[in-house]
Amino acid sequence: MLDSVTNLSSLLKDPSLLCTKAYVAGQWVGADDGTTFPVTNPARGDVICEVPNLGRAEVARAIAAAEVAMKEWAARTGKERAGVLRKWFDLMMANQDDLGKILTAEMGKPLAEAKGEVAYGASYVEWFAEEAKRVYGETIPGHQRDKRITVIKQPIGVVGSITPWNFPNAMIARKVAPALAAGCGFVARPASETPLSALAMAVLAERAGVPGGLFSVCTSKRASDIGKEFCENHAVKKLTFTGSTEVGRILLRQAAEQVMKCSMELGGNAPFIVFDDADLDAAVAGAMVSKFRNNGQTCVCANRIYVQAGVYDAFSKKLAEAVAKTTVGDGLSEEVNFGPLISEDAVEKVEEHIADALKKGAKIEMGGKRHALGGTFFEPTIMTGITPEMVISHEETFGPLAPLFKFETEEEVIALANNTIFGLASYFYARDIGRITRVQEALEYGMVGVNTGLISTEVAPFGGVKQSGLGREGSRHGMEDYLEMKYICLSV
Ligand SMILES: NC(=O)C1=CN([C@@H]2O[C@H](COP(=O)(O)OP(=O)(O)OC[C@H]3O[C@@H](n4cnc5c(N)ncnc54)[C@H](OP(=O)(O)O)[C@@H]3O)[C@@H](O)[C@H]2O)C=CC1
Ligand SMILES: O=C(O)[C@H](O)CS(=O)(=O)O
Repeated sequence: MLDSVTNLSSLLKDPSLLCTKAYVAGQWVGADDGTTFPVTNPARGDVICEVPNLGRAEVARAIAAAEVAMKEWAARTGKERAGVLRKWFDLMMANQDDLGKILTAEMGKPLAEAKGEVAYGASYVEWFAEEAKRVYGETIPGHQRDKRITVIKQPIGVVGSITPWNFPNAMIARKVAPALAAGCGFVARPASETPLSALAMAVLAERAGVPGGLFSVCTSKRASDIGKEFCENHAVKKLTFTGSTEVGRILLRQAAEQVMKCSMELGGNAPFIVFDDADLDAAVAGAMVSKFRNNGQTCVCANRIYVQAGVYDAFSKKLAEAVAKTTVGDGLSEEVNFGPLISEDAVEKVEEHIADALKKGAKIEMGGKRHALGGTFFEPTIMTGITPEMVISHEETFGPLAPLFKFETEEEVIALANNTIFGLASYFYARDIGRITRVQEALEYGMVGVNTGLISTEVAPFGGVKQSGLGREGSRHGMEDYLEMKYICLSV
C-alpha cells in the first residue's frame, strides 16, 4: 500500500515505465511551450506526476513522422510486422504487474481488474499479430476475355486515435494493433485523465522494435485542438474514436470536411433482461459482472435491469445479497472490488439519476449515497420500482447504480429494451430455446449476451448499431477498418 501515489515508481519493478514525457516522432519530448498538466489518483486526489500539454504543432510533427515511417513499415511482409507485434505482446505480459499498477494509480480501478485489462489489451496485440499474415485479396473471373481482375488490400494510411479514460490500455491496444498489423502509422491521443498507461505502452513498443515515428503518444489537455488536427491534417486518412456519442458527433462533423474514414465506438444504454425461466443465481452473477465491472464505468455495462414479475422479488433479494459481499476502497489495496469513480462530475451524475428516480416513485434497496471513505467513492446501489419515465431509463449512468424495472410479457420488454437511440450491448437470461431464439433476434443491438454478463473478447467483433457507433473492433473484421480495397483490371 502506498502512503501516496506520488512515489508510485517505488512500487514498480521497472520504474522507467512511468513516463513524464510524450512520445512524438520517435523522441521523448516536452510540449513546445513547456506546459504540462497533472495526472491525479482518483482514490486520493493527489498528483502522481505532470505530463506535457502538447498542441497542434507537436501532433502535426507526429503525423508527418508516421507518414514517413509507414512507407518502410508497410513494405515489410505481414510476417515481419507480426514478429514485432508478438514481441510487443510478450513485453506487455511480462510487465503486466507494473502496467496494472500504473493503470490503477491513474484510473482507480482495483489492481486485479487493472491487470485483467492489461491482459485484455495485450490479447488484441496478440490477435492482430496473427491477422497481419492474413490480409488476403481475391481474383475475380473477367467480364471480357482479355480482362483479368484482382482485388488487393493496402494500408489506409496514418491513423489518428482518441480514447477514453475508462480502459486506458485496452482501448488503445484495440486500435493500434490492427493499424500496425495492416501497415499503418498511428498517432494516439489518450484521455487527459489517464495518459500514463499509453506512455508505458509506447516504452514497450519501442523496446519491441516498433520503428521510431510510426507510433506516437501525444498527451494533451487540449482535446478539441488535437481532434481538429486529426480531422484537418490531410496526411491523416483515418480517425478512430472511443468515447461518448456527443463527442463522436463533433468528430464526425469535423471529419466530414475531408470525407475521412471514421471508426466510432460510442455510448451505450444496455438492457439486462431476466425472464421467469432464467437460472436466477446465474442471472445474479451475470448482473454483478455486467453492472459493476469497472464500477459501472463501461459503455457495455447493464444500464437498465428488467426482471419479469414472477421472479422480481427473488432476483432483487439475491442481487442485494451479492452486492453486500463487496468491498469499496483504494484499488491498490488487496480485496477491493470497487474503486473510486473517475471524477466529482461522475459522482454527481449518479446522484442526479438516483434523485430523479426517487422523486418519481422509485425505492432504494441498498446504497444510494457517497461512501464513508469520501472523495469520489460511492456505495454500490440497487433501486426498485424503476419506470420508463425516469432519466435513468434513457441516459447512461456510468456508475454503480442498478435500477430494477418490472415487466410482464416478452413483447413488452423487447419494446422497452429497444426504445433507445443506443444499440451497443444487451443481455438476457432465459432457458427456453424458443424464447432465446426470438429475443436474441429481436434486440436491436450490435452485441447480445445470452446467459452471460461478460462478452468482451478479442476474437469477436465489438461494436454498436444506431447511435452507438460505426465499425467493429477485434475479430478478423477488425482489420478491415485499417485497409483500403483496390480493384485492378488488367487488359491482356
Ligand atoms: N463504445 C465504447 O467502446 C465506449 C464508449 N464510451 C463512452 O464514453 C463516455 C465516457 O467516456 P468519456 O471519456 O467521458 O467520454 P468523452 O467522449 O467525454 O471523452 C472521450 C475522449 O474524447 C476526448 N474529447 C472530448 N471532447 C473532444 C473534442 N471536442 N474533440 C476531440 N476529442 C475530445 C476526451 O478528451 P479529455 O481526456 O480531455 O476529456 C477523451 O479523450 C460514455 O458515454 C461511454 O459510454 C466509453 C468507453 C468505450
Ligand atoms: O471492451 C469492452 O469491454 C468495452 O470496450 C469497454 S468500454 O467500451 O466501456 O471501454
